[in-house]
Amino acid sequence: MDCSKEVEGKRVHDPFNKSMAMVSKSVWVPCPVIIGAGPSGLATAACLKQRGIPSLILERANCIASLWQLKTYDRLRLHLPKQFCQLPFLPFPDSFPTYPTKKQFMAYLESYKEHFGLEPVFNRTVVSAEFDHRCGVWRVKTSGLKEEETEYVSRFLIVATGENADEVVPKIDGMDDFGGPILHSSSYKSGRLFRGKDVLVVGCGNSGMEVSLDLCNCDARPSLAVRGSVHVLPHEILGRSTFGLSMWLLKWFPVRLVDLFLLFVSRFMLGDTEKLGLHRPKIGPLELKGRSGKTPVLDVGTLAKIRSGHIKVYPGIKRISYHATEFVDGTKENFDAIILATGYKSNVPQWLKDKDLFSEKDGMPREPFPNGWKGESGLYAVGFTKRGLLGASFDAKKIAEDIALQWKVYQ
Ligand SMILES: Cc1cc2nc3c(=O)[nH]c(=O)nc-3n(C[C@H](O)[C@H](O)[C@H](O)COP(=O)(O)OP(=O)(O)OC[C@H]3O[C@@H](n4cnc5c(N)ncnc54)[C@H](O)[C@@H]3O)c2cc1C
Ligand SMILES: NC(=O)C1=CN([C@@H]2O[C@H](COP(=O)(O)OP(=O)(O)OC[C@H]3O[C@@H](n4cnc5c(N)ncnc54)[C@H](OP(=O)(O)O)[C@@H]3O)[C@@H](O)[C@H]2O)C=CC1
Ligand SMILES: O=C(O)C(=O)Cc1c[nH]c2ccccc12
Repeated sequence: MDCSKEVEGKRVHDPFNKSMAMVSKSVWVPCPVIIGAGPSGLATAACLKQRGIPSLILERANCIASLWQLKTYDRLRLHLPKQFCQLPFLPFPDSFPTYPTKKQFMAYLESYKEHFGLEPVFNRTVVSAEFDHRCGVWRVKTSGLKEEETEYVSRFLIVATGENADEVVPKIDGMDDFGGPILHSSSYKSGRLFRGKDVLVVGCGNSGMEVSLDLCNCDARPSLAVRGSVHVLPHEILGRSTFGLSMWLLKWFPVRLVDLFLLFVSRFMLGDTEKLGLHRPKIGPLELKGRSGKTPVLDVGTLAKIRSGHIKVYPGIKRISYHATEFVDGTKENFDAIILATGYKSNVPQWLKDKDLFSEKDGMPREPFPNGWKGESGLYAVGFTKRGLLGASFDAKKIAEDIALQWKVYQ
């Protein structure tokens, strides 16, 4: 429901202002404003709706779940079994496989939106959000397609812009001189474009590992540049998802013991990854995920390709030139293209004026999970738990519960 239509005020800019031709609107929204129509924003709107509370979703893209629709590669599937990725109140269809494809996940999100009657307002990029202490409301400024500005005014503000809002694009010495294309993994769709080419993939998170595998399957010649350490785990153990098994074990055993088990099984199933140039962090995979948010790689076939020599592994990059890339160990190689699978970051510090709930440094809540969802003065955060879709569902339910307690008083 677009509850902003109920009360709408228009004001024309000062005619002497440089934005003379621009008409800006100020809209009073008598319900929570949610920024972002990804899984987190949709889940929160649905949880509110279940409690009879409408909301207004503002989305910068022209579709829901823009990360999934516009910024992911074709071969993407959920890494975790579907029961860990479904949003509140609507399970995945039984007909879906354990690991739904990107297309299936998008179909699920579209049906989720329809089921709860959610109508995000698209092409609204939030450029600033500030609490007006005098009036006790949030003032959310957006820019639209034609540069027109709209201010939405609400008592509650829910940030659902995601941990992956902006690409991390590192500055590598000499990269402007490179003779071929350099693209981020968010622009990579398929290896078909790179058939017969030597491609350097920078970064060995889940994206870098899967892009390398996809390149290999499309008859390109990929190499991986790995500057740090990484935990690679088998995707499944004895026919059960490694993630699901880990969650089950964590109910009974401490995280360090579960990590020891995972490392033992990984060694048995995948061999010594050190020998392949993939060094393991000193801290175990689940403890590291909990402490820093760094997701272990769930191997879907990349290690076998590295072992067979179809994917080469290099250390970090020292510098790039027109013809060659030099690595920190002094090796030099020629590549036709470079793919930066260097991850993502939150964009919250760019537009949220409040500095209490979110850290300015990384745009993530200052309080770790499970306490990062609530700020002061009606401000909330959903989907910043470093726990994927499962974490987003947790936040969404908490937020709806909290707003419902205030809603009756507020009405
Ligand atoms: C390749 C890839 C695969 C993944 N696979 C899994 C998986 O299998 N399982 C899992 O649990 N997690 C996975 N994740 C993690 C991912 O974070 C979640 O799946 C999910 O997308 C998080 O949802 P979200 O709504 O919090 O963020 P997003 O999906 O990023 O949605 C945020 C929305 O906010 C919008 N937005 C951002 N800034 C603004 C602004 N200023 N104004 C207005 N709108 C804005 C964006 O356009 C976007 O539509 C994956 C991530 C990636 C990159
Ligand atoms: N099917 C699925 O479920 C998939 C899920 N995902 C998820 O999406 C999220 C994002 O993943 P991903 O895109 O892989 O990003 P990640 O942040 O997980 O990985 C980024 C990688 O890039 C490296 N890197 C960063 N900066 C530089 C630099 N300046 N020079 C060299 N290397 C650099 C990092 O190394 P270092 O560690 O040293 O910083 C790391 O290896 C994760 O949560 C991931 O699990 C992604 C793909 C598939
Ligand atoms: O894919 C992601 O980014 C996720 O956050 C999913 C995820 C959450 N916790 C994990 C632990 C091990 C592997 C994947 C995940």
